[in-house]
Amino acid sequence: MDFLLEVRRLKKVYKDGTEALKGIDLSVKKGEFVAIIGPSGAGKSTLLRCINLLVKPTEGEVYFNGYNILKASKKELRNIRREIGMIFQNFNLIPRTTVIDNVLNGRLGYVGTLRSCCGLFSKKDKEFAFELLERVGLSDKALKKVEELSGGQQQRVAIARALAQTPKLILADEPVASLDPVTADNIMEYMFDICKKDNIAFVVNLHQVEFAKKYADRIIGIKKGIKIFDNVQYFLSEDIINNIYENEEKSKISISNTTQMDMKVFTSEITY
Ligand SMILES: Nc1ncnc2c1ncn2[C@@H]1O[C@H](COP(=O)(O)OP(=O)(O)OP(=O)(O)O)[C@@H](O)[C@H]1O
Repeated sequence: MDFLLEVRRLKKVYKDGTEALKGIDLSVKKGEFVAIIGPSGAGKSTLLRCINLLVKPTEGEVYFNGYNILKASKKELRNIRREIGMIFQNFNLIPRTTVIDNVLNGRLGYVGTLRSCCGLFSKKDKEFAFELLERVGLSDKALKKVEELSGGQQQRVAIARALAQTPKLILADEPVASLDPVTADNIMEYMFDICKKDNIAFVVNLHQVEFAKKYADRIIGIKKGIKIFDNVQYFLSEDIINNIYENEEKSKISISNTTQMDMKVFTSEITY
């Protein structure tokens, strides 16, 4: 089985000594929708940031589309990065700029430095950006400034910007955490629909277990930098959820007593 993304024994120790990731393995297939759940501080954001090198891993390997990202040349890395879109909790758009210009920013990896500095995009790029806005139901907002849009609309602009990169993988870090439940569900639906129709893999950090269960092909549970669950939602029992989210004191007991054993149990049913 060829995976689009393979993460092996990934470790991250921050400068202050915090061990955010303690040897994570994970694989993602083309067009797969994977949710990552875990309590605050578990290492979810660090994991996504290590995958696209916003954060430099301390140890381990990350393979994307067959390339070892950590050993890629500058040119290879540029090509890899444009095939990995990012979606953030706070949208990371340019608020005082128009919606269409924000979407066009997703094309920056494909235009030359001079043209990108001047914001000179081809007619084809502009048409593509409009098509993407149509797809996320925002073609009528193309010339509005982003700051005039609601949170849900801004996240749809961010989705369109990620799609403008024509990515193979989209990493979404808490994409619905700052939205009301109905809008959040709507954004999840957009992402899932795009994943399946365009065969783009999604790795989505989520606080809401119910969204992970509703949309993800596979759920990964992380706790204290260790993967303790990796399976389809059917196997995510209440006990496992409690284990992932249990309080600090209890988790110390369970980590020291059962980590290796539980990992085997929780991941033994994976079928690709
Ligand atoms: N730049 C940093 N320097 C030092 N420690 C950091 C840094 N960024 C994150 N950490 C620590 O690494 C651990 C994992 O943090 P991370 O943000 O990856 O967790 P998370 O699961 O995404 O949490 P949340 O759901 O609250 O966003 C935490 O203990 C956090 O305090």
